[in-house]
Amino acid sequence: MATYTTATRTSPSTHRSVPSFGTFRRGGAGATATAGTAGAAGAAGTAGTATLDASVLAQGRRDQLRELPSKPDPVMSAQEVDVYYGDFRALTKVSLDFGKNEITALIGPSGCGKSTLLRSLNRMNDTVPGARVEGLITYHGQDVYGADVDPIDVRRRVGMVFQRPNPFPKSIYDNIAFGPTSIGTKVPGGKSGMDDLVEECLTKAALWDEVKGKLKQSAYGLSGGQQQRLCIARTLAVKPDVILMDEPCSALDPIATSRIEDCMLALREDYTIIIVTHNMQQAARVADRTAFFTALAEEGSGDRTGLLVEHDLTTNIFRSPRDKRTEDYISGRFG
Ligand SMILES: Nc1ncnc2c1ncn2[C@@H]1O[C@H](COP(=O)(O)OP(=O)(O)OP(=O)(O)O)[C@@H](O)[C@H]1O
Repeated sequence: MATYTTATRTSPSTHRSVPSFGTFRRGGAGATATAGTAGAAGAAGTAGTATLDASVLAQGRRDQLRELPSKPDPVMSAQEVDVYYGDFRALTKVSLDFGKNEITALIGPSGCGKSTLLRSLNRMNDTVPGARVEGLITYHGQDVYGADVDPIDVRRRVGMVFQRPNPFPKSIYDNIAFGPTSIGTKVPGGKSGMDDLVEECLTKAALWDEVKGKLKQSAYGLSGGQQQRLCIARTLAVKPDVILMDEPCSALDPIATSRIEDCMLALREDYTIIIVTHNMQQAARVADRTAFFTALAEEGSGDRTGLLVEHDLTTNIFRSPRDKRTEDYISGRFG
């Protein structure tokens, strides 16, 4: 049987002292819009990018008028983060801010460490033998790997939706109720309070209308797309303010994918979302900012270590990337 060890973290010298995890409050639903860099509609194509695959943005953004600050107002940050699996360094020197009420897409070729970074953000990698995070990852300024921080608390505040829908073998209702119950959260108002919470979460996940008449039926009776929206609703039930999504649509057809994307855009009003996707059209459609990663072979070992190449507004990444490697990837020349 495998032995599971807890991932450890070494802080850089800039490590600062932060208040207890328990003191943090959820961010409000306030808009991030400020004067600054224009959103998708404002970004014109620039010279030198004519080789980019125009179809990437051809389907259009779903939020043409959204304006964003030129720099993200970070809810989570990675600072000089390296992630190891044993001796293997999977990711190196990642510094990245994840803006409040924004969707950030992590894109790049297979094996460049996108999922590794995602799992490090809410300490899911703690359960992987030999996994180790160096550098600093913060949530509202607090070190996620701080000695006094409970990983369960981190995962409650930074929820995760996986590639394949994974509802519990329970009723639709109990899938939602399970989270708060299992972590001992007392939902105010008893049974009717829980009923309200179930409705609220299913509504936010755009599933309520489809399931309100069959809440006691098994979640397994739902379609794949509905199951994935149920998993999103389940994540919301423990009141996170960041939602990590690891290729949440890769097992879904285009219509179910579209429903999830609509759901993400609606959730963005209240949550910060970080999505790993192989689908560049998806990043172009929904992400406010996009981070492009690649992997380089290390001299000697030949191990391929992931690194962040470029992070910018999504329209800039797709229409006028600063780095040739981004341009090559976006235009399909490698990866
Ligand atoms: N549990 C693990 N143990 C050891 N190595 C791992 C583990 N998980 C991932 N890796 C390695 O870390 C590197 C980054 O993997 P990761 O899955 O994060 O990349 P990715 O960019 O998400 O890839 P993909 O797009 O194919 O999902 C790869 O070399 C992978 O083999």
